[in-house]
Formats: sequence, C-alpha cells, structure tokens
Amino acid sequence: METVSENAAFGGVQGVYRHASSSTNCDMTFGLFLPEEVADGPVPLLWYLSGLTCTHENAMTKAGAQAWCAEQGIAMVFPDTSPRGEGVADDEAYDLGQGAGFYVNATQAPWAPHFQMWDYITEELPTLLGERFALDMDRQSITGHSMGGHGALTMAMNLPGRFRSVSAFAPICNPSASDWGRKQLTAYLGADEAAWARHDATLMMQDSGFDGPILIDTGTSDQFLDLLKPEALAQAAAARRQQAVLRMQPGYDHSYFFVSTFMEDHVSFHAEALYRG
Ligand SMILES: N[C@@H](CCC(=O)N[C@@H](CSC=O)C(=O)NCC(=O)O)C(=O)O
Repeated sequence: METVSENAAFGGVQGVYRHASSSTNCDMTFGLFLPEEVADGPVPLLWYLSGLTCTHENAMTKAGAQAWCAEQGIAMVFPDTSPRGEGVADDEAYDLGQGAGFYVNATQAPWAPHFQMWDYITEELPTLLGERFALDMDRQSITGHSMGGHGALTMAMNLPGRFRSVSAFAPICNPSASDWGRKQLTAYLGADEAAWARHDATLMMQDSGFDGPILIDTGTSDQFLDLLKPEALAQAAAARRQQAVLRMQPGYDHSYFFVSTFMEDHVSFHAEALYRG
C-alpha cells in the first residue's frame, strides 16, 4: 500500500492511499480520515460509499464529514466507486462502467474481470484497513449517497452483524424498477432478475437480517427523485415494521450541498450506535 497524501484535518489526519486490489485486479485508491483519538487506540469506522461519477475524492472534499467525525472520534473511509485504468472496461455513458460500479460483483462480460466492487468493499478493503490502521472493526457503520446509498443499504441488509447502523443520502431505493438500476444490473449481473434481488433495498427489506437503526434523507427538489423511488422503500419498511427514519427534506436537491447540510445528523446518528449500540 502506498501513501498518496496525508493532511492534518480537524486535529486528525485525512489520508489518501493506493493499493493493488486482488478483487478488482487493478490499483484502487481510497481516502481515510482518522480522528486524533486514534493515538490512544482503535477507533470506530464509518464507511461512506459515493455515487455515480465519483472517485474517492468527491465526498472527501465536499461532504464536510471530517469535522463531525473528529467531534465524535470516528474514522471515515471513502472508497472509489469502481475499478479504473486502461485495461478496465468502460462505457461512454456516465452511469455504467468506470465511476459506476453499483457495488455488485459482475458476472457478465466485459465487466466480470474487474467489476467486483461487492467483494472489494465487504471483504478486501475491510481486511486491509483492519491490518494497516488502528480501527475497531467490531464497531462499523455505513452510509452513502445515491448509488452509494444503494450500496450502503444493501450491504447492511445482506451482512447482518457487520454494521451497527446504516444511513443514506438520496439513495437509489428500488433499482430493479428504475433506469438507475435496470440497465446496470442487466449489464453486470445478466437479464435474470432473480440475481438482482439482493441488490435492491426495497426487495431486500422483507428478507433483511439487519435489525439496527436506519436513517434516510432525500430532498423534495432532488432532480433524480423519480429514479430514486424513496416511496417504494418507505412502503416496504412499513410493511415489515422496520425501525427506520425516512425523511423528505423540503427544497433540497441531489448535490453535495444537500449531503453536507445533513452530514452532522448522520454522523451523530451513527455515533449513537457505535458508542452505545
Ligand atoms: N452526470 C450526471 C449525474 C451525476 C451525479 O449527479 N452524480 C452524483 C451522484 S448520482 C447517483 O449516484 C454525484 O455525487 N456527483 C459528484 C459530485 O461531486 O457532485 C448528470 O449530470 O446528469
């Protein structure tokens, strides 16, 4: 693993690191914020999964998370959203291929050799982080934005016991029924929709093994609201009587102005679960 940069931030350190990934068969870059408490021992870890077109850098520089993580003594990791590089398949569209891994393990050509983002996020990167940094891997929570919110929700639901809490900013809630989902799940997983179900938070809700708290914020002026389908997830959560806070925030759009506005709420929500859950 190579250190790309380390900068002092809010009493802690914002680092960027690069490593050769065996899951994605290419170099992967991630950001990691460590609060000053890390000097005294392992700290809890909050995952932030980013959305379409993002690298590790967008949220790291625009979400305003470090101040709140520093206040709570929590580390935050910002992984990339896909494999990248010259030998990695891509598409001209912004919502498929590099920058749009959708947090699945692709089974279809030409994506399968590199697009193994589920394994990268749930297995390889946690192992690396636990080995290289003073992180308490028994205290993890997860959040994300848009495509990353979809990833956060489906990972929490599919991996009971891994995350103490899950939240999301404007997540893609029902990708099987959305143009932000059908195209990508077909490309990566094939046309058999049975393989998609575990990657759809609304469909997963009835079989979810996750019993921790859920917080979701979506803006009423989100330009992608019809693609996100928060109402589908709300109905599924109500049907299951799932403990969940699903908020529609008046006037907010899909941008990082929205994400940064509610970041304090989300970090505090996770801190409650990480320290007292
Ligand atoms: N290029 C597209 C939309 C791209 C976009 O809005 N990406 C969002 C995430 S959308 C869902 O996953 C994002 O986080 N962009 C990066 C940023 O820094 O804002 C278009 O223009 O329609």
